[in-house]
Amino acid sequence: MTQPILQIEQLRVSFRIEGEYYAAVDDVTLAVRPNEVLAIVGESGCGKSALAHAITGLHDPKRTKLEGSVVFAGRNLLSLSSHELNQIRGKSIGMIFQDPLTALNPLMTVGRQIEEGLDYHTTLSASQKRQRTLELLHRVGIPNPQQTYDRYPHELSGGMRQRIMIAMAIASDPVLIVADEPTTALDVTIQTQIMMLLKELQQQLNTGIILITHNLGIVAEMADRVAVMYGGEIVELAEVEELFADPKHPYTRSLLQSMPTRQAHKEKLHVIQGMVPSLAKLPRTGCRFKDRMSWIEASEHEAHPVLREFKPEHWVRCTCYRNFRFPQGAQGEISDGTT
Ligand SMILES: Nc1ncnc2c1ncn2[C@@H]1O[C@H](COP(=O)(O)OP(=O)(O)OP(=O)(O)O)[C@@H](O)[C@H]1O
Repeated sequence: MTQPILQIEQLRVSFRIEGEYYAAVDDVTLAVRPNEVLAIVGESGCGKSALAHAITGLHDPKRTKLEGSVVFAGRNLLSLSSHELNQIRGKSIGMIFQDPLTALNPLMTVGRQIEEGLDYHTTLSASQKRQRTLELLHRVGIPNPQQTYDRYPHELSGGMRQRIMIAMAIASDPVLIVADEPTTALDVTIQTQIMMLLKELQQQLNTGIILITHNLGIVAEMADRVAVMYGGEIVELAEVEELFADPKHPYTRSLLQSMPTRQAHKEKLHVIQGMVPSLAKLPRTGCRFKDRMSWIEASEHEAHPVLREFKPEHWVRCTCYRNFRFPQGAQGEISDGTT
């Protein structure tokens, strides 16, 4: 098997809350392969961004404890100084965030912002940097690169701003891009355009992408493999077609049931109710999802669930998937999928 470009081993990310540390990412082991789009999905609060921030070194060290390892190009990113991280971030690892308006500097033209990354990571001359910036603007589909170069972020639409973020992310030909909810802030047609652009660039540049999203439609279009997170753990990991065709973990099945395209004729859907508990209230022993499926017997869960490869390339946590059924007529079991 080819060497992964990023290897996460037993990663734990804990936040200090009122003097105690609580893990938001708990013992995650995951590899990103060259040129793949690995989607990380799950509801709000299940630890996706905490995982992304551990890879990109964006946690506040005063309030966050990082354990385990995140190995990229032979180095554990968790043990690098901020100076060493800066040399990797924005160069070999590109980043795209949900809200480009907060990620971009409002006081600097977008052209200059793209060039800033080139100042830091290349030895190009001023005119070469300008030329490269114009090429990047063109490459990400900005209609008028020369004029847009001198615009400020607030003068551009949300979709254009996200294209600028993508230009910044690919400026130094990264090996890996971490995209954290890159289209959530955009309207639906623009979302599709941005995702198509990202996929196109990924194929042209042979870049791996970690795509963090709660949008399963985007996952179906973009991803090669999918890791489903719940309560800080990976509960299922599989190739995208396999996951959609044969989801196993009850949480994955519930997430897939909530996809609008699966709502044929608005039939009633079985979707498990409730939400991810807060970090302090998250069960730390046994199946973390058990409290949201009270109709499943305790004996059907594993005492200490682990992620197992039950068939090649398809991993699932806890034995509760084996006899899993949605409840019949029990309180709160059915949603019409509109929420
Ligand atoms: N800096 C922090 N301090 C304390 N708790 C935090 C911090 N950041 C995140 N959390 C908590 O960690 C858990 C995981 O949060 P995270 O943002 O990683 O979830 P997520 O899956 O990315 O959700 P979303 O899609 O809403 O961003 C949540 O319970 C969240 O409240």
